[in-house]
Amino acid sequence: MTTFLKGHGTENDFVIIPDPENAIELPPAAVAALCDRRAGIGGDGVLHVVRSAAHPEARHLADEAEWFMDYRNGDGSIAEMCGNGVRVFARYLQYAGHVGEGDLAVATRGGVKKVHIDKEGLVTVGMGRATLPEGDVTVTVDDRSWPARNVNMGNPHAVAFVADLEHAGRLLDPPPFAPAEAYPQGVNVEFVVDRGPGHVAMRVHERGSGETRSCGTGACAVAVATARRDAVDPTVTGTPVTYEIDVPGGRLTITERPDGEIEMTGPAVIVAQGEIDTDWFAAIETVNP
Ligand SMILES: N[C@@H](CCC[C@H](N)C(=O)O)C(=O)O
Repeated sequence: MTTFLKGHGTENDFVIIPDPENAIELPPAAVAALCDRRAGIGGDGVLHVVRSAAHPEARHLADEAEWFMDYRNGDGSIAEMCGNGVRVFARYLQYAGHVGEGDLAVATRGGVKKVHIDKEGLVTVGMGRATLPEGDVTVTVDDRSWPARNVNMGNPHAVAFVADLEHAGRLLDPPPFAPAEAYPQGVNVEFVVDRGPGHVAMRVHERGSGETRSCGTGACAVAVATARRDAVDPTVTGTPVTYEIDVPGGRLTITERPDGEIEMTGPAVIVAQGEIDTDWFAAIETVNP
């Protein structure tokens, strides 16, 4: 039997697979089956919880961070980072008794992230710095197109400011973007409207997962794109800037500091724990080796 848990951060939901010694094979088909909302457990992605020392991609980080977040998108693809995922990952480590409240470090494909779990259930993550590659990008939905800001948070984002979040449509498919060379590995697309000073709302279509109810790296990208649109740059002014970002699943608070480091704060919840049926899991791997 393989244990799983289910958790979410602002309703970006994950199947959590604890596997300290990295003994469980997770081919893309197994991840997609676990994330299937009708035939599986259901989730936007999988958080595979592995000791850094036991994973070839994280062994070199084992002295800095005991645990590695081996994150997978719902379609089985691998992504560099997942901001909501890191918060839920930390909450799982606390739930399982591996860590207590306070500070910890989590290894990710995007480097080691510093995390703080507070008494009220909120989790803050040091998300690193954004980079803003030059070049015009256009995002299209149906008969509307918008210029988008290219923001990299370890993973790629295209941030488009729109008049109405409904203009993003049903977001059943990845929104087309141009030029194609802008995102050779695909992109997460955020649609943003202003709500007031330091306050915006967004929807997101995630690479590898479809429309989700929140995206942590996306919220960071939106905060930076909004600041630059408004000619605000903490690395120039020396004054931190904070945005409240409303997502369909709740609210995230994003602060960009004068050194360019971005902090994200939001909730992280464990909702269930169970056992995956051995025969069902084995059959997926047999059919899709
Ligand atoms: N939901 C995540 C982002 C997950 C990765 C993304 N889909 C990608 O492929 O880059 C978040 O909270 O950041």
